[in-house]
Amino acid sequence: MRAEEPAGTAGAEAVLDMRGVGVALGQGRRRRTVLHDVTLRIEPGRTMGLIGSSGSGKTTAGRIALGLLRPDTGTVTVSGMPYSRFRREHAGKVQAVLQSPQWSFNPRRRLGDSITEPLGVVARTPHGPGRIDREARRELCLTMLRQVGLDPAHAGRYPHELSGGQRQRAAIARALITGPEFVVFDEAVSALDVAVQQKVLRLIRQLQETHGFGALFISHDLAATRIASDRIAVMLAGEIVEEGSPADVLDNPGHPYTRRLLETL
Ligand SMILES: Nc1ncnc2c1ncn2[C@@H]1O[C@H](COP(=O)(O)OP(=O)(O)OP(=O)(O)O)[C@@H](O)[C@H]1O
Repeated sequence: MRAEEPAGTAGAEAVLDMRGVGVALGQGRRRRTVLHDVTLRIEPGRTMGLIGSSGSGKTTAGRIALGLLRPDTGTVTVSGMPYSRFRREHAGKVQAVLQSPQWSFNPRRRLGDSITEPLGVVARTPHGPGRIDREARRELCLTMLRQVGLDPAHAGRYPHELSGGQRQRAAIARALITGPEFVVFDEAVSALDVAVQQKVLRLIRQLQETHGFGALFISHDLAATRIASDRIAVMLAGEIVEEGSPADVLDNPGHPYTRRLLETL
């Protein structure tokens, strides 16, 4: 693994620090190790791309990074805190954008209600803003719609009335409305055609500059990962076999698996 720090961020507190993480999944005789000794460190405002063939463990790593799955071994901290404490004190500060927002949006709710839904959770945490009244929620929703390039009128629409790209923008608005420190994008642009993908990727980069969140960008799409990422980690059978800058990993791969992956993906 290439371990050099990205320029200018050495020593910054990581938004996500996974160290030596291992996990086995499945029951009884079908139980098997899915992740082995995975170490990932993501700085504020930076994106770590995670690539690997199907079944290599990327989504499982993402679920651990989101605190949805507890590892059997190793440690995970978010902004220096273990997950249990972070979630209690800072709900909404870790968010996810997944592949198919038509499944994650309630088809019978207007987008404005879905986008502002995470604010309810944040309001109830110790460091949260308290109850956010209807007018303030509406204002925040409009701000987010504007930031992701949607029209205020979209707040009143239903998910099926939007294109795939617009729905993905709405999913990003919902993820960012709580001001997350860390966002997992799991195949977030994979369902979009290439031209829309490029626009959404540029949008994510712009928003990262404004909001400063760190990100884990899980994808099997190398072109998208190159645009999205400051660093790229390569996963093979639950292990990170290589990590480096996009140019290092994609143009000058050090591991034979990465070279094979570049030929096949
Ligand atoms: N709940 C589970 N129980 C048993 N095995 C599981 C479970 N979840 C995932 N796995 C197995 O763990 C391995 C890694 O799965 P994971 O979804 O993390 O891979 P991936 O790299 O994200 O794949 P893809 O690119 O196809 O989404 C796979 O072999 C999968 O079958």
